[in-house]
Amino acid sequence: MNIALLGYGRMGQTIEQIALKRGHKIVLKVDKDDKDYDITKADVAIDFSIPTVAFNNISNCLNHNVPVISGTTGWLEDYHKAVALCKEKKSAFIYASNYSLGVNIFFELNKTLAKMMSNLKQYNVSMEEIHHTKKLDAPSGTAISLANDIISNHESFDNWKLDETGESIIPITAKRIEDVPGTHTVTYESEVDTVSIEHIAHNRQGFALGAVIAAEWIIGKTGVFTMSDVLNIG
Ligand SMILES: NC(=O)C1=CN([C@@H]2O[C@H](COP(=O)(O)OP(=O)(O)OC[C@H]3O[C@@H](n4cnc5c(N)ncnc54)[C@H](OP(=O)(O)O)[C@@H]3O)[C@@H](O)[C@H]2O)C=CC1
Ligand SMILES: O=C(O)C1=N[C@H](C(=O)O)C[C@H](O)C1
Repeated sequence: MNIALLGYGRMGQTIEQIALKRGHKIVLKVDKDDKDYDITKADVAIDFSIPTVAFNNISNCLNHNVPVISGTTGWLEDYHKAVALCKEKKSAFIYASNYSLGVNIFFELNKTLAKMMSNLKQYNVSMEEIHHTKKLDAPSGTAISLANDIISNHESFDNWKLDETGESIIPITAKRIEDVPGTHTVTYESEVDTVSIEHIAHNRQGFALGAVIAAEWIIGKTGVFTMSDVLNIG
């Protein structure tokens, strides 16, 4: 498979290592100053760039009918436009806030726990995410996915906020500590006990492997998909 890497930072470089090991070829590496590149050289594009350019990168792929896997977080206000463009162009697109197998299992646990807690009003929910100090967005895309899944499965919550509490709000705390690849904790607390679930990434390999697997999976398909489709869970 000929892969274009849109963004060649920490994730782009980790994806390159894994893609090469799986027998793929990197035909394009696009970073900040690369403007006039030919995306059609690639069978598939993998975008791990920055929030302000992700939508442009994705649109460029969809407009040229190159399937695109995006892991960039912090651009979701434009997600609906990417979905509409993908349908219009009959192209293929996946966005996931987290491509690791472990986090996608964690997403399912979080939904199940939220359903179980829905009628137990004595428990208050909160969430914490910890990432490295170079991260541009807060809260993390993964924390937003977790919060939205609680909102869809728990009758007491209809919103999330960073560093704010209130009725029907899921409070999220974002901590930045050097070199932490990504830790997410969902906690339900009552007067008598605490129930919490946690995912700790030890490095970036899991995110990168998931993105390459998604790229392999999407070839030959048309439509907008999720990591649940790729992994066949949920
Ligand atoms: N979904 C998931 O599983 C995961 C998602 N992420 C997300 O992926 C994104 C990237 O993370 P990470 O690799 O750690 O970040 P980095 O900052 O290491 O990499 C981002 C890269 O994008 C480059 N870039 C800037 N402008 C453009 C442009 N116009 N086109 C293409 N690339 C550009 C940057 O170049 P320069 O430095 O020169 O500006 C940089 O090399 C983040 O949004 C992060 O939250 C991260 C891990 C897992
Ligand atoms: O920026 C990161 O590093 C990560 N970003 C993603 C997010 O915002 O959830 C996924 C992972 O936690 C690492």
